[in-house]
Amino acid sequence: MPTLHIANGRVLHPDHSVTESDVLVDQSTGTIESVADPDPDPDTDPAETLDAEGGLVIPGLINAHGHAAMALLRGYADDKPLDAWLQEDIWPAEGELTAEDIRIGTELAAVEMIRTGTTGFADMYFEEPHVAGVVEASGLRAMLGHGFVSVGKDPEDARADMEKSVNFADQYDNLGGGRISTAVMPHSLTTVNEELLCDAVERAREVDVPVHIHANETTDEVDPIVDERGVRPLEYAEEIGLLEDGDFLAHCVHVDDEEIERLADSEATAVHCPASNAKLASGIAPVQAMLDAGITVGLGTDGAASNNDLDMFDEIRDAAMLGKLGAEDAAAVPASAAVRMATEGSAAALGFDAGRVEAGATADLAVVDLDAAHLTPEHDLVSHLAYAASGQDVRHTVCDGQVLMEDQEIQTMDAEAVKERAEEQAADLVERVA
Ligand SMILES: CSC[C@H]1O[C@@H](n2cnc3c(O)ncnc32)[C@H](O)[C@@H]1O
Ligand SMILES: [Zn+2]
Repeated sequence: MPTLHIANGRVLHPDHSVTESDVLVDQSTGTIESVADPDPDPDTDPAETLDAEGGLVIPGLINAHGHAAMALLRGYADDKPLDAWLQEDIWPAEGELTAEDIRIGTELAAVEMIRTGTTGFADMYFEEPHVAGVVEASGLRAMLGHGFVSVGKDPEDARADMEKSVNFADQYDNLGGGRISTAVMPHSLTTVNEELLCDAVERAREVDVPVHIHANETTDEVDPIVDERGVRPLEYAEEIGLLEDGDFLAHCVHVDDEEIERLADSEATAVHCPASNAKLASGIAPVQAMLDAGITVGLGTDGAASNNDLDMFDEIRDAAMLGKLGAEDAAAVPASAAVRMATEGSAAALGFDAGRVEAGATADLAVVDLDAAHLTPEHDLVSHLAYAASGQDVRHTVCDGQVLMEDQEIQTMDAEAVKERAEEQAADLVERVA
């Protein structure tokens, strides 16, 4: 049975204590076998050893909301609010997207994620079988879904798109050696009509997958629901069968106290996307209030066109910073809470048995190199993870026991070729849109 030995480093434990420990990974099951004192006399084959000397072994970071292929649209349209950005720039460009664009954009995202210590992600987009192919080849873990809207569409086409989302979720769940899971993914509570939303939720229950949706991202999404229905969006969400166990809501920026209580009383989770919310000036989510209410909160980048990177270390920092600003309290969203969102919180939102370095957990790990001026001195390593480290400090990335990056060299993909191809494909896309 192959064993991977992550040796000579320190380990961030689930209680956020740090000790000098070795991590043994059972590669046949993809799980952590043990986290133990370093063996002074290891008889391990060095070929199966990852050197973590001077490094900190942390749970692989989990990006719980995004649109991976939008990496191809990074920098394509900036400095606009959500509605104008989508309608004037993004949706016209997406109208020209081919399956090949999406495959290459997702490959580009995968390279960036592996390079920056992300081992798992959620994806709501189009051509998801191609996204699944990239997940399989890259070695990452993912929760995938075909996103659909009904606005501006012929009702029959919109229904067919919803059925496509259900069929993809049904057929691809638990593929990729268990690294792929799926959800039905209606775009939002305002871009999918009530009849289709109800049917999508019912069909998701039938095929036994959760539902992922954008919710309460901007006031433009909240006000029409309040005006037309006389209820807040999350009450509407519950009425149509949402907020069940496994369902996860992206954003939750404009949630009032009653909605926070409703979410806390449900089994659903929230995914905070602080950078995207700031860039699109959508608002600041009341994250500390959601955590205080007992809501499980994960962390996501959203697409690279509204972020503009997929580095989860940035997201952790933004969550802590914006959490303080939003609450007008420097003690809000402390470093530890922000790190937990990107690990345990996101893992719980996506149903991954990951997000912690502990025997029995899935071996989804990253090793952060601490030997850097910006990570010196070492008063508090959790503080460093939240406020000072970046994805560029990641030395090794491991998912499901497989080494995806060793000494900053991606093992499962040709990073240079992916970048070159993405540059060409993006230029081609822009020509097609013009
Ligand atoms: C129907 S697939 C997903 C759909 O969502 C769009 N999108 C990207 N970022 C956001 C965001 O922050 N809020 C809402 N929708 C977003 C993406 O471009 C696709 O069209
Ligand atoms: Zn999104």
